[in-house]
Amino acid sequence: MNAIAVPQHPPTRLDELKQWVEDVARLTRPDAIHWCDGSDAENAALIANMQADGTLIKLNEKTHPDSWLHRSHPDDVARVEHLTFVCTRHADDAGPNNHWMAPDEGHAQMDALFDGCMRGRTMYVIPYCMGPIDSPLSRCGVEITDSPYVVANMRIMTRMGAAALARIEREGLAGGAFVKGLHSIGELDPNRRFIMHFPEELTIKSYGSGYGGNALLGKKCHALRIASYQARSEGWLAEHMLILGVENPQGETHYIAAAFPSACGKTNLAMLIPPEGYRRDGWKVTTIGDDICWMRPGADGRLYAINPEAGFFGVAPGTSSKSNPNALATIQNNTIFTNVGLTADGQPWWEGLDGGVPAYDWRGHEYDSSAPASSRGPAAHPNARFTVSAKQCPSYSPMAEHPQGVPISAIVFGGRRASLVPLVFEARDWTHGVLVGAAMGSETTAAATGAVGVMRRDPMAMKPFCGYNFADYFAHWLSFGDVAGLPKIFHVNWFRKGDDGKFLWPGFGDNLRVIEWMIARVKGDAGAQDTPIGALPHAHDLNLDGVDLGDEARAKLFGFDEAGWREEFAGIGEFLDEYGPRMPAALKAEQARILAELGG
Ligand SMILES: Nc1nc2c(ncn2[C@@H]2O[C@H](COP(=O)(O)OP(=O)(O)OP(=O)(O)O)[C@@H](O)[C@H]2O)c(=O)[nH]1
Ligand SMILES: O=C([O-])CC(=O)C(=O)O
Ligand SMILES: [Mn+2]
Repeated sequence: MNAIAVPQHPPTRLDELKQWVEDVARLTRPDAIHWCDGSDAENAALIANMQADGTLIKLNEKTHPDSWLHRSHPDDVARVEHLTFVCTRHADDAGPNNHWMAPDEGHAQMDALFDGCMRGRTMYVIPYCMGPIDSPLSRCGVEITDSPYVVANMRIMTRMGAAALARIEREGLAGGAFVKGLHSIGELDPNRRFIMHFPEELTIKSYGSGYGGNALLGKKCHALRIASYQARSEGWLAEHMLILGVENPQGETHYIAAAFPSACGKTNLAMLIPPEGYRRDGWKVTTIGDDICWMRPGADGRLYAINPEAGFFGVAPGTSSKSNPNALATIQNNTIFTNVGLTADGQPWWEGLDGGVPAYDWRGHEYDSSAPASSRGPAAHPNARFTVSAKQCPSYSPMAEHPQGVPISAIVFGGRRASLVPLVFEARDWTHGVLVGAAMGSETTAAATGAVGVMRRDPMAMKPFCGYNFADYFAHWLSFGDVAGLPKIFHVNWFRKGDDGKFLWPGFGDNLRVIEWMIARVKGDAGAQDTPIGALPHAHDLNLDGVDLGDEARAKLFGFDEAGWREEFAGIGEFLDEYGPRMPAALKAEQARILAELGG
């Protein structure tokens, strides 16, 4: 048996951290323990090791300097919602929206998996800070992992290393807490894989997966599941939202936060490039964040938001110079690609990329692009991702580093809905807006394992990420309702389809036309028609200069289908009822009021 590799002088003064690292080492039995300082030298050494053992493949240095391809285990390519648990003392506190296990049982099951699992491996201790290192809105954690790939990704996605450790120690010595995340790739066996959260203990245990959302514990596990739980008791919001800044020709900037489910357009909207005419007129869009938003009311009653992340873990397929030129520019160097295809000259490739021919698919098998499309499948996995520092993004806003965050003017909810849901509508008030978020539906995507394209309720895009009972979560949202200065709430759908199955709205840069309307509504100077579901613009309320929409598109994007909505609202009522008496009465009353207006 290996000696327990606890260094004589662990580099921390914080007893709680020292003790936890020792306990984990005693359980997992690594050959060595490495405390990450986040330095360039440390990163270079880790990368060199991973290149040597094949974990990373060097990409073409001329076209993609300092960039790498990682091929995951083929069974480990997405989040695993069926294996993800929230372990609260009372099952009701996790709610019907989560898989639940009693904490004792969860720990026992996980500790059995972790027992001795790091033998022959190095254990890395990663102190990290979610959010700007000097922001009062930021929160810290420590991830312990046996995966150097996780270390390299956490270094991009969070503020990781010495500065984070200093903050953790300062806060810890003053009685503050940090989130403890324990991760091992284990054997990458899908039958021995669990992602467990213990929100009451600020603890995460993740075993058996190396995939981003399961293994980079700062992201979904901490910044959403644990943080949403913390935010509830501390009076703030932790949300699955992008944040963008929109500067109009008058030089005013409005910040907008938008919640879309996984692979439904957050990264794309966050990096939007205005259409030609808008650029000429002086519109500018800047990026604060593309996936997670932490918001808290300021002294003036407005919500102030930070992006807790430092990088983007974005969907590669579909990213092109046409759809998202900012993302493409961001990932030209210093990027880790996971599960993309590869060209003969060592460039990353995915479906939708302009140009290039894949010679290998994401598994590393030779790829014959001339074979019939039906027989060859995609070269990149549909959930192939890039990991890259936000600082490389041409549209990244300096305000993203601001410790006080940015004031939010509008909150946008949106899903992938082929039918019924119009391009945009505005909620009547905060309570109605919370219902709009709670009632969100979307067709499933490749970001999680399971069937794709199935419509499911995904309230506020948080179905996979809310660390507590949705009924309590909606009540928490409603509790903000008497704060003056709150943002207006909207709903959008970029994914409405015509009878031919094609998207009716051009999307991407043209989404700015919808945002322009929202900002005008915030300022009180844009038209709309009132309907039971909210205020809907007429086509002429939006600037559609240069957009060619046919009659079908106009009718469906700006139309209101009363019978369809009556059915939808009946379904929303059933959904709310699944939560029993815990569901806030105000939300049910709002649903009943609208259903009645719809004639139901
Ligand atoms: N039709 C259409 N497709 C879009 C639009 N915006 C994004 N998409 C597509 O939606 C897919 C996912 O977009 P992303 O921006 O990566 O989604 P995301 O919400 O950031 O995803 P996560 O990282 O999983 O949270 C890509 O294939 C995009 O090309 C749009 O406005 N219209
Ligand atoms: O969590 C992940 O792996 C990627 C992501 O952003 C999502 O699925 O929403
Ligand atoms: Mn996401």
